Order: sequence, then C-alpha cells, then structure tokens
Amino acid sequence: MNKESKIYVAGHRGLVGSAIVRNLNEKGYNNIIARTHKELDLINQEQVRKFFEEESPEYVFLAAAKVGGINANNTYPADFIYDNLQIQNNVIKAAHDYKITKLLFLGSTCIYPKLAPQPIKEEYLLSGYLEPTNEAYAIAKIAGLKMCQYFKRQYGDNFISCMPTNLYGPNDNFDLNNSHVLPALIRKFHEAKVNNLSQVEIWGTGKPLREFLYVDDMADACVFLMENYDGEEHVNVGTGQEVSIRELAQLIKEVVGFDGDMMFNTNMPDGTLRKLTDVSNLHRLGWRHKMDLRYGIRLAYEWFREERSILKIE
Ligand SMILES: NC(=O)C1=CN([C@@H]2O[C@H](COP(=O)(O)OP(=O)(O)OC[C@H]3O[C@@H](n4cnc5c(N)ncnc54)[C@H](OP(=O)(O)O)[C@@H]3O)[C@@H](O)[C@H]2O)C=CC1
Ligand SMILES: C[C@H]1O[C@H](OP(=O)(O)OP(=O)(O)OC[C@H]2O[C@@H](n3cnc4c(=O)[nH]c(N)nc43)[C@H](O)[C@@H]2O)[C@@H](O)[C@@H](O)C1=O
Repeated sequence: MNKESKIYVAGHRGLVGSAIVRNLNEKGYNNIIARTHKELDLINQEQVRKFFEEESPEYVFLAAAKVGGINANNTYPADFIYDNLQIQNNVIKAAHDYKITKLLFLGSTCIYPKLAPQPIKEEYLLSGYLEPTNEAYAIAKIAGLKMCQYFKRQYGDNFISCMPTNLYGPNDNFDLNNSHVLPALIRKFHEAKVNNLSQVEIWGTGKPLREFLYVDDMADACVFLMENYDGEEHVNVGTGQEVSIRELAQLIKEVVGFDGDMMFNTNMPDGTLRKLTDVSNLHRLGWRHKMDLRYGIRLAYEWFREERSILKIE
C-alpha cells in the first residue's frame, strides 16, 4: 500500500471504521474513499457492484457490519445472519470481480467454540459448538473468513481476515439495549451518578471473563496487517489479557466516580464464560497492543461526556 493508493473503508462512521480512517490519516495515506449507509447500502448487490465499477478501489477495509452486544445478538438472530452474509458476500465478490489489490475482512472472536481451550488459538475454529447467544452472527463471520480463504486459494486473491476481541472507544454505540458491555456500563454509571441513583444494574452474574481492546489499537493492527500480512489463516487481534465483568464494572464505576452499589441481574444472559484470544501469531508478526484498560476507559468516558449531544441520547 503506498500513500496514494485508493483505499475504501467500509463502515467509516462506525467504531472501528472511523478509527481506521484516523490511523490511515495519521500515517499519511491520502486517497481514502467512503460512503455512508444511506449513500451505499452494502446489502444491495447492484449498488455495491456499481460503486466498485465506478470507483475502482485498490484496498478495502471491510468494517461495515450489523454489530451489537449480547442482547441484540440474542434478540435479532435473523437480522444478524442475513445482513452480515449479504454485506460480506457483496463486498468480497465485487472485490474479486473488479480485481482489487487487497481486502481485509473483520470477523470476531465469537467464531470460536463456546468451550474452546483457553487462550484460543486460530486453529481451534470449527472444533466444537458455538455460544448460542451469538451463533447467527458467528456463522456469518465464519462464512466471511472462509470466503476470503477460498478466494485466495482458488483465484489467488489477496483477501485476509482478522478476528478482533471485544472493542471500545470513540464512536461506540451507547444504546442501553443493543450495545456491548463497556459502553453500556459507562452510560449506566454516568447516568446513575448524575441522577444520584443508589445502584446500577449489571447484566448476568458478573463472572464471565472478557478481553477489551481500545479501538485505536485495533485500527493500528488492521493497517499493520494490510501492510504486512498476506497469509491464508485468519489472525486473532486482542490483548491476551482478561477481566471479569464484575472487575470491569468496578473499574468503570471508579473512572466515572459513582459511589453507589452494583446489582447483578441474573435474569439476563452471561453468554460465553471465557474467550481469551491467543495473540502469539500477531505478536510474531510484530504487532502488540499499547493501551492500558483503565486509561482506555478514561478516554472512552471523556469522549462519551463530550460527544453525548450527537448520540441522540438524553
Ligand atoms: N465492536 C466490537 O466490540 C467488535 C466489532 N467487531 C467487528 O468489527 C467491525 C466493525 O464493528 P463496529 O465498528 O463495532 O460496528 P459499528 O456498528 O460501530 O459500525 C458498523 C458500520 O457499518 C455500517 N453499516 C451497517 N450496515 C450497513 C449496510 N447495509 N450498508 C452500509 N453500511 C452499513 C454502519 O452504518 P450505520 O450505522 O449507518 O448503519 C456503521 O457505520 C464489524 O465487522 C464487527 O463485526 C468484531 C469484534 C468486536
Ligand atoms: C464482541 C462480542 O460481543 C458479543 O458478545 P459478548 O461479549 O457476550 O457481549 P457484551 O459485550 O454485550 O456482554 C459481555 C458480558 O457483559 C455482561 N453485561 C453486564 N452488564 C451489561 C450491559 O449493561 N450491557 C451488555 N451488553 N452486557 C452487559 C453480559 O451479560 C455479558 O456477560 C457478541 O454477541 C458479539 O457481538 C461479539 O463478537
């Protein structure tokens, strides 16, 4: 990739896509193209093919997807499988037909078996059944990474994939029903503090373990892989460090400065109990994360306080 290469970032207004654009800008890439969902619906094959024909991008970061936390995945499985299969099929096939130079597909660590040995190596894919709360999304993501592999194998297309752990940072989704745990808890603790509430509800038992990667680290890994990796195997992207949901909630409570109680609602699902990524392949390639979790939460909370007016929430 050179500084003038024409780079299409799909999903450039989302959490990851916006961070990829920031990272590319910082590194001096100056020919980035993007379309909003309204301008280009990636579910529509005709629109996608027209866009590739007219724009001829050379590099594609596929960071557009239907994304959500445990409750959204559990409630709307049909939308999660359909939208994601359509988006990735359309973009990957157009990338092949219009002969782009390279594509990076973003999956998720939820592709791995629910009971996979920990930490999870890339090779554990398809060795057991999936976590039910996000099975639909995971099946779409597995199809996406396999499609990249098979197009590489059969046609020599340079399509690579990475599997990020749970992400957070600026431009996250802070919706209380549909978001991931970290942004949801930032909002819940903030609103409890501002409204002098005595307690905050945390879903589940607080026992599941999760790994959190700041989105600017994620974007840096994406650009690093685009610049340095051409392999057929997908690559895990994470920190290799985990915390329990209870510990995470405690950390956010401290950063926000809420001094009430935490109440665990065990009527809500825990999801998978552990999904720690083995990041040794990424480390061997020469990339490591930088952001410390407490500091990352502080930055995410600052962003939330400054930008809440554009989030269409109270
Ligand atoms: N967030 C996380 O913790 C994780 C994310 N990932 C993966 O990273 C990638 C990026 O996720 P993230 O940035 O968090 O998600 P976001 O929801 O923040 O962003 C997704 C983007 O895709 C766009 N989009 C969705 N549907 C369409 C469509 N039909 N046509 C055009 N654009 C569309 C959205 O636009 P609009 O909002 O206008 O619909 C949005 O800009 C995804 O592949 C996701 O699966 C993987 C692991 C963890
Ligand atoms: C990235 C990954 O994200 C999803 O998987 P997940 O990690 O299970 O998602 P989550 O962030 O929503 O929850 C993590 C944990 O946290 C608990 N939890 C507590 N309190 C709140 C809460 O207030 N909101 C949410 N959402 N969760 C809460 C919650 O009960 C669970 O135990 C996938 O569906 C899929 O999209 C995917 O790939």
